[in-house]
Amino acid sequence: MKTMIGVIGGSGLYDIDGLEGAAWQKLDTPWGAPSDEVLTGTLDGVPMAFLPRHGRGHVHSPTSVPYRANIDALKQLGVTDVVSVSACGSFREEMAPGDFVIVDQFVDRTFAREKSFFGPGCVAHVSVAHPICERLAGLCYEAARTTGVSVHMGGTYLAMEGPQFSTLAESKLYREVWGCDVIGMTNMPEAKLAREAELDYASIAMITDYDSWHPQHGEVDVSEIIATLGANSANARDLIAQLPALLGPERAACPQGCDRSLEFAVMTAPDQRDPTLVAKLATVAGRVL
Ligand SMILES: CSC[C@H]1O[C@H](OP(=O)(O)O)[C@H](O)[C@@H]1O
Ligand SMILES: Nc1ncnc2[nH]cnc12
Repeated sequence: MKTMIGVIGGSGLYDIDGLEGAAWQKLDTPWGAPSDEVLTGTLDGVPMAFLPRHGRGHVHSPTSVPYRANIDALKQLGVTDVVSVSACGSFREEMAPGDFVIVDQFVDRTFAREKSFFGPGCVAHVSVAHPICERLAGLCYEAARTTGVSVHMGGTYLAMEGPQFSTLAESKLYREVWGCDVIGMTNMPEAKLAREAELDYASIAMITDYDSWHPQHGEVDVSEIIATLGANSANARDLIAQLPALLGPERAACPQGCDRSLEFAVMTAPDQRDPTLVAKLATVAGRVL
């Protein structure tokens, strides 16, 4: 299978440079419009698509990001591997602002978002026990190491609804009781939807702050976050530039099965399926419907 890398850029990362034949493409999906146009082109001979999660100019809140449309749009373009880049708070002293963490697990505390492509008339259940593609995460780690940024392999990302930051009690709960490592507002349901769409998905958390638990840092505020976002985004651009050479132009099947997650997932009998929903699912699940 031909590789196509999809990058979803978070806060502070609204475009990337260096793409050959770069063009912003307007796409539509059965789930509405994506966050913005998608920047497509080629880097080191590998096709790439970049989508700013909040839109250029940071228009979407974490709750209003059209997660389903974003994943559908990337799949429409032929993306095989999705790399998410996100600004995150840290629950660990050693995961300091400016560091990158290659996420490997999630706790999903979001509650005001559409979380599945499926529903009444076409029900499906995929596994998200291991929500991150290990192969892709390993390559992101290698890419980060090449850039010289301080990078940590593995970490549990707490996805909160926002848009307000956590209370001190929540911050301590997530850190001390639940054992989470980083906190953000956007990787869920994005990771779940990528799995439903049979896309490899990895997430790079760029640490911007210590949330509110740290006795020496007090409460988090956006000015502190913006102060670290500039350097983080420059490192993220360097990391992204390494990915095509590391992934290569051809992909073997995912050893973990991320690209076949729907194989046994659809429960609704073919004669009971809602044709309207089945039509909407053509891009993400057409392979099995
Ligand atoms: C600017 S701080 C809060 C904001 O930043 C993160 O967004 P993203 O994950 O897209 O980088 C966080 O989740 C909040 O949406
Ligand atoms: N402390 C924090 N909580 C939630 N999202 C964030 N994004 C950046 N820092 C954050």
